[in-house]
Amino acid sequence: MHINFHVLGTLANTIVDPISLNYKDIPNFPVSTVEGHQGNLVFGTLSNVKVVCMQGRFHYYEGYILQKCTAPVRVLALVGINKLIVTNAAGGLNPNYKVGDIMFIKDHINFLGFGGNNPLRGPNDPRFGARFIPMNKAYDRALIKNAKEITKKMGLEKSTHEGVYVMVGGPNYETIAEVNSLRMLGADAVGMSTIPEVLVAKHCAMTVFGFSIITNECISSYDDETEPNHQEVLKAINSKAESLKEFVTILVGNIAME
Ligand SMILES: O=P(O)(O)O[C@@H]1C[C@H](O)[C@@H](CO)O1
Ligand SMILES: Nc1nc2[nH]cnc2c(=O)[nH]1
Repeated sequence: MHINFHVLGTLANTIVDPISLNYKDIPNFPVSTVEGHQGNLVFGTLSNVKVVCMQGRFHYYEGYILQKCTAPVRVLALVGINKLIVTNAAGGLNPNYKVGDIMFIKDHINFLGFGGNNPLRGPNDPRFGARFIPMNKAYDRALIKNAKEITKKMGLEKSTHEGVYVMVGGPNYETIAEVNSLRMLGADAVGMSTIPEVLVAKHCAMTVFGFSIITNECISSYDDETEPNHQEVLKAINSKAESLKEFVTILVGNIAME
């Protein structure tokens, strides 16, 4: 199993018998440039399950093309990974979402993809998957159900949601008009990542589970004096790190028993 813990880099510290490779030491791997993304590929076990954890991911706004951002997913496919857990930090568009809430991703809106910017663009490599892939079952329903049961047992039910993630290019946060438009489209949380990796994972026929940590409430009023910033994003993630580590550890154990 592969775990994409760019927002939960500390989880890698709970991995048993870790073997950590710095991205810069892996030939042709991109290098992490974002604060909070440590840039290690960590192999080991979690809940007695063999896992690979990406401690840091790559974003389009860093200047990488989407094929480069998602190349690690293909590397993971080649080492035998067939289940992917993706995580991200996201702004809450849904007015019911609070900072620190968890949103299980039930579906997504690929803003970059609408314009044709897609990591699967270009000649198809059939060694990985088919030219045309369905996305209506991108996020595994059974794993969402399983995850809900875990958060219920952990007493996190009230701060847990199931919603739609929308990816925009970044690196700027949204204008008020953009926040209101994204809400009208039916998105619950907005971020700058994840969807390219999910597309490549589905192309490789991986089972995908994803969740967002709501790190800020998107601002939708011109009278609001506050502004979003990356430090509050990092702070919100760190404040949830322990319970999210527990959640993911249990989830990984449950997935292995399926
Ligand atoms: O890598 P993710 O999507 O979790 O990180 C989000 C998007 C930007 O990298 C950053 C903005 O604060 O957080
Ligand atoms: N685009 C976007 N990405 C985020 N990542 C964390 N918070 C936000 C946000 O409000 N907007």
